[in-house]
Amino acid sequence: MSEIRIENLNKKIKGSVILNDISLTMTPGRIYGLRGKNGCGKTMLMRAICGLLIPDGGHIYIDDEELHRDIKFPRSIGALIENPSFLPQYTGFRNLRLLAKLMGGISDDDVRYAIERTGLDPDDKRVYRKYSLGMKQKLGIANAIMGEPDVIVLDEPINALDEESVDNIKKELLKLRDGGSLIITACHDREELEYLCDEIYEMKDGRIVQ
Ligand SMILES: Nc1ncnc2c1ncn2[C@@H]1O[C@H](COP(=O)(O)OP(=O)(O)OP(=O)(O)O)[C@@H](O)[C@H]1O
Repeated sequence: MSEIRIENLNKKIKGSVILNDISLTMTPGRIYGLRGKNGCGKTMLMRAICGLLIPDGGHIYIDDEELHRDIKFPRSIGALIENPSFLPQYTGFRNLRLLAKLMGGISDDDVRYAIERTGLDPDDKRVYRKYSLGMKQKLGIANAIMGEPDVIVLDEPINALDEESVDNIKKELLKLRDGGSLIITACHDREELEYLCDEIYEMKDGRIVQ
């Protein structure tokens, strides 16, 4: 289980302030929601937590290890940010198994279970390029949750899903939270966030305002 501590995080890109003095602490077994208008910095904050954005100033600690000083990436993290790049000619299962092998420590059964949890069929013979938008999103979620990582980051994970699928994903995320995962998600739908999240941060112009 991991705690995330962010201290005075700042990032500018080409002179524009993208993240502005962000400080917060996130603890295991909780779901955190990020809300705010398009372009307020939700994705950038999530990328920073994943180790994919190098800050200009400030610190991100995962437990007692600092990103970019002690570790490059959090040790146990799964993420769905923007469009995941899966191989179009492989099935969903084959795509995830390949990634699981690269990550290490995730068995074929873990991969199957993660796919099933999203409502997809791990034995589906269709290749990824024939997946619908919702199926692609579910596979992205399966990729993020396989092996039940300590930290799960999901950027707008449900925008392409039907109501039944949304309910199912929410149920699975609550189970993962109860198992000790720290989950961070961004979503435009206030009601969805309020139902799911233990804490919601409102962002504006790269700042946490509430
Ligand atoms: N590659 C980039 N180069 C320069 N600026 C960028 C880049 N990617 C994003 N930005 C800028 O960073 C700011 C924050 O973007 P971010 O993607 O984090 O917003 P967001 O809150 O996730 O928005 P949305 O709700 O539309 O997903 C925006 O002003 C955006 O224009």
